[in-house]
Amino acid sequence: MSSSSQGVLQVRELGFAYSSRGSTVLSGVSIDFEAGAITALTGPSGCGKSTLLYIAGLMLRPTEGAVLFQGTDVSALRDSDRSQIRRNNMGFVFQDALLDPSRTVLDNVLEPAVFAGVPRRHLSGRAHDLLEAFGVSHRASHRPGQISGGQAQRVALCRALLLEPTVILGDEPTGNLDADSTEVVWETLDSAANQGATVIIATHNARLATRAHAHIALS
Ligand SMILES: Nc1ncnc2c1ncn2[C@@H]1O[C@H](COP(=O)(O)OP(=O)(O)OP(=O)(O)O)[C@@H](O)[C@H]1O
Repeated sequence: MSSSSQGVLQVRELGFAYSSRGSTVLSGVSIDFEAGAITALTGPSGCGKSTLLYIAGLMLRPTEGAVLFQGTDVSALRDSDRSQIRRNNMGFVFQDALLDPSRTVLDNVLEPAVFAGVPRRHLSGRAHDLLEAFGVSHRASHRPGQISGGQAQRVALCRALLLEPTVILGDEPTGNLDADSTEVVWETLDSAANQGATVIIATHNARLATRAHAHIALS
């Protein structure tokens, strides 16, 4: 992970609308997401937290402005180059987990290894350790349809953390969790940040937002 203190991921004067005739979701948003820190994005439902995460995670292109990754504007790169940057550096936890229903929990966690071309056997130990740490190792051979929403969210987090990404993006990563699991997730994200990761979460949990190193309130 990067040891730089800041500037791994920056957005500059971002503007975004989902369609040319649609309303503007983001306008003039500039943020430095610091390495070694958790940044919490808060704001009312529909204000654009998920949209901003998708843009920062290179899944959406901004309509205006730039996304800088390690100092380079990556907003206009080809899709394949953006995907490669994302796969090699970023882990994403989606709001509704988005696990592959046809594959086991363990295979879902190992999915980034497949895309990165790393043999599964090299990472199956880490995958098991993550599932253990999040209290879902007993579900390793189950399918996503056989586990609870909170368990699915923790499995999605294991998947996001598998390759020790430099950037971790979480869309309500504790949204379905009880207090104890929320704490485990928080400690894990905090530990990743302490090791240098840039962690960005969208959350409606005001208590978590106050614990983050930086707190950006969108409106
Ligand atoms: N695929 C889409 N196409 C068109 N509009 C969309 C799309 N996704 C989101 N929107 C709209 O963009 C705006 C911002 O949505 P977004 O999901 O980013 O908000 P949010 O702050 O994350 O909300 P929440 O807290 O409810 O998750 C909303 O008005 C939403 O209806």
